[in-house]
Amino acid sequence: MHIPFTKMQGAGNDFVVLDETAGLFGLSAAQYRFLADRHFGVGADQILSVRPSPAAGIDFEYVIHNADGGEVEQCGNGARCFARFVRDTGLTTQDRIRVATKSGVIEPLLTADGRVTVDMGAPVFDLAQVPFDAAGLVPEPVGAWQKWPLMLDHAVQLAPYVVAVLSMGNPHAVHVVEDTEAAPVALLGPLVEHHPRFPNRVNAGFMQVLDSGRIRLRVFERGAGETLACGTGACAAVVAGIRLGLLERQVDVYTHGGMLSVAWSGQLGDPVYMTGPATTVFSGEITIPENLSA
Ligand SMILES: N[C@@H](CCC[C@H](N)C(=O)O)C(=O)O
Repeated sequence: MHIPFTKMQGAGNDFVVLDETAGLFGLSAAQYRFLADRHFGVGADQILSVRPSPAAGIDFEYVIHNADGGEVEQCGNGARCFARFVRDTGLTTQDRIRVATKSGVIEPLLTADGRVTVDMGAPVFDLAQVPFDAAGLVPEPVGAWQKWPLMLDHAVQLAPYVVAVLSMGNPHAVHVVEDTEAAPVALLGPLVEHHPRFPNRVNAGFMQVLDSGRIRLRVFERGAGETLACGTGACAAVVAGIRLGLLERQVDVYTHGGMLSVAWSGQLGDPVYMTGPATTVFSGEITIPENLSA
């Protein structure tokens, strides 16, 4: 099977974008993994599929697969690239787009400076919805909120590992560090991602507060490993920082791939707004092997 694709990136978080508005390609998890493979395929952190929406008032459906082939609920950097893609390919002429994802409707807006601002919806703090199993754990109260102690592997746990837990449509565990560059992200990231208290696994954020309006952030993403930036991870870190009393309502998030601006009022139920770049890298066509094993 030959399929056309577009390679995009948002703050270095990279994507293969598939236009399925004229018909679904019907790819398997193994075929998504093949597309994401940096040696045998195109290479990407996530695969984004653009599909038509049958729902009134919704412009498109946005389907996201991680590099490991699993479908996920949300992707912030992808949302900006999605908006840039549908606009640049003429699938829409609108600046503001309503897009259905697995975890609800989000609204990207193409701005005059070439960036994209996305209304990512409201953060979710209900632990069952994250989901996070806190049974038997004693929370550490901080600010108007709390952090949760996680027991990691005794051999590598050098200090207490406490996380703020929330969902931006997808699950996040945010850990505050002194210095993101010294944080053992490759060592601890997989242990947090697969921690049994997160039944659907989790994205592990490592946040350094520079001052109340600026953070550094590294994220070990569920199903993709450490990426150069994670949009939902940036939103989750800023929301966590605000609720923990560390951050103001408008924060610049410095990642290895670039800067994202995140704003949240601090009011429960209010949406989070994320602004950042979205760039097309190249387009092409790839032959997908039909006989990949699951
Ligand atoms: N890179 C993304 C998040 C992609 C999904 C994530 N790995 C998950 O499994 O939830 C972003 O920019 O938000």
